[in-house]
Amino acid sequence: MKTDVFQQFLRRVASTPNAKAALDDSLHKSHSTKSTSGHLGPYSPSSAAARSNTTLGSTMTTASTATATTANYGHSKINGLHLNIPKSPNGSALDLRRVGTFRRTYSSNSIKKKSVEVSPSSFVKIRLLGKGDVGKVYLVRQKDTERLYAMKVLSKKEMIKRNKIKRALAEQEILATSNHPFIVTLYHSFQSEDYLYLCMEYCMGGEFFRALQTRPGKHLLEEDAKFYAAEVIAALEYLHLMGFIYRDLKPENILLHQTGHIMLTDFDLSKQSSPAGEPTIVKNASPSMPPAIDTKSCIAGLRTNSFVGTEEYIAPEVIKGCGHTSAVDWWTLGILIYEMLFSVTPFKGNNRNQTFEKILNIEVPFPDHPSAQPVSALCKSVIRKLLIKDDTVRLGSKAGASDVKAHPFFKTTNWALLRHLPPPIIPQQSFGTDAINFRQMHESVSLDIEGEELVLQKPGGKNLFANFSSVTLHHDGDDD
Ligand SMILES: Nc1ncnc2c1ncn2[C@@H]1O[C@H](COP(=O)(O)OP(=O)(O)OP(=O)(O)O)[C@@H](O)[C@H]1O
Repeated sequence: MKTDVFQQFLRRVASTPNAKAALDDSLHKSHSTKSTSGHLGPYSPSSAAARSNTTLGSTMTTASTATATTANYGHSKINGLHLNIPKSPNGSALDLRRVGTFRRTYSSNSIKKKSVEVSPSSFVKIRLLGKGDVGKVYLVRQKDTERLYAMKVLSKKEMIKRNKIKRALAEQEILATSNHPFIVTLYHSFQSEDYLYLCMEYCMGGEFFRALQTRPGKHLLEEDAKFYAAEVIAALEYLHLMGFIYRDLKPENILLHQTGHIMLTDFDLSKQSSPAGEPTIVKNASPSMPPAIDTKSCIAGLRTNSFVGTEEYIAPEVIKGCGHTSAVDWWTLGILIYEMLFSVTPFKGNNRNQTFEKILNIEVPFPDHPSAQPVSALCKSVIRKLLIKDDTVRLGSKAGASDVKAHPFFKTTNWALLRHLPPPIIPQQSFGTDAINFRQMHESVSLDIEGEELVLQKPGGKNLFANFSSVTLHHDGDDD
């Protein structure tokens, strides 16, 4: 968390008498994660169920606020769907505070940004790890270092066709700016004539979603779900502090590092508040608790209106199209905890329309059949509070992550030492090529990475990808 934003924050709170205790937890976390275990660096050889995974995007038009608030509880057409929605008390408050674009400077000690030191021909493809709609992710080996990486290769043609350039730029920006143990590390980004490349840390444990499928009953025990929820909260807290809303939390976007700790990936739906707001301090209700960081204030200026997310994880305010904030991430956390415990999401319907109606109208149903795993009242309470439909009263809506962390469900969570606790699922060690928890990908791997040549800025002409930074990032703890 040694970013310019965070450093400004440190300077400011240093002069605030009560604030130091609030920072200790975060600093401890930040330092401890870098010291003994080191950065979760690139995997080096030395050291299959599927569900519909459609991410909704800009192909659907956003609803007009007027349509969404015509009745207290009535039939409305939103995003092309006919839905019964309750009237939002402040549905008319379409707040699109937008500020000029801003590119972050890299004043941090922990990430050193250099001009790119590799090209497509520096890597050899080993196998296909995953596919998205504009790109593919390959396990690759860097020729000179023998290190393994996950290389996301995005087709410029597809991005132009599907209007996804901005998303790829945002993803690069977020990955290049982030330095957190639970967020996938970016090592290089570059482009060729036809492709953009993101060379990331290889998460050998594969998709968390796949790992869940291998558990008895395809679900986790409450304590184990709490562990993963805590790691996700730590990652979201960091992203919010940096001014990003993640917007696409789901088990498919959580990868497992070889140690079993989680790593969030896939930031193409994330939204940046530019510039990130100033973090502030919130006093805890209980005098025995230290003051905490208000991460909500870092993105308080960001309310966005795009219709994005994944069907079963989408928040009510996104469906209603009346603008959404970082509170969407706390909604998706509620769905994730539920899915980890019960192996289904709470509002799943027979089709998209029915799912959306349930998201908008029904209270979270807890399974009561004899085979359902029993969960504690505190666990139900945190899920219910995260799944409050009104995003202005939802858990996390006041002071962000600090609210969620303070819920009694997490009373036993040692936030400072999360990274040092043994994860419930430890991926079997492999030598990379026989990786587990990945979908079966049937594709012969061509060596076209080697055939592509690096493209830097082309003089003249309109380069739609000119803002895609070609960089090599050096992280503290890397041994080269
Ligand atoms: N760092 C990584 N280590 C290991 N596997 C990865 C890594 N990044 C991505 N993958 C694999 O590739 C898949 C697709 O990655 P990702 O979701 O980032 O691609 P995408 O093109 O953005 O997909 P989408 O269309 O869902 O946004 C992941 O589900 C995962 O299986």
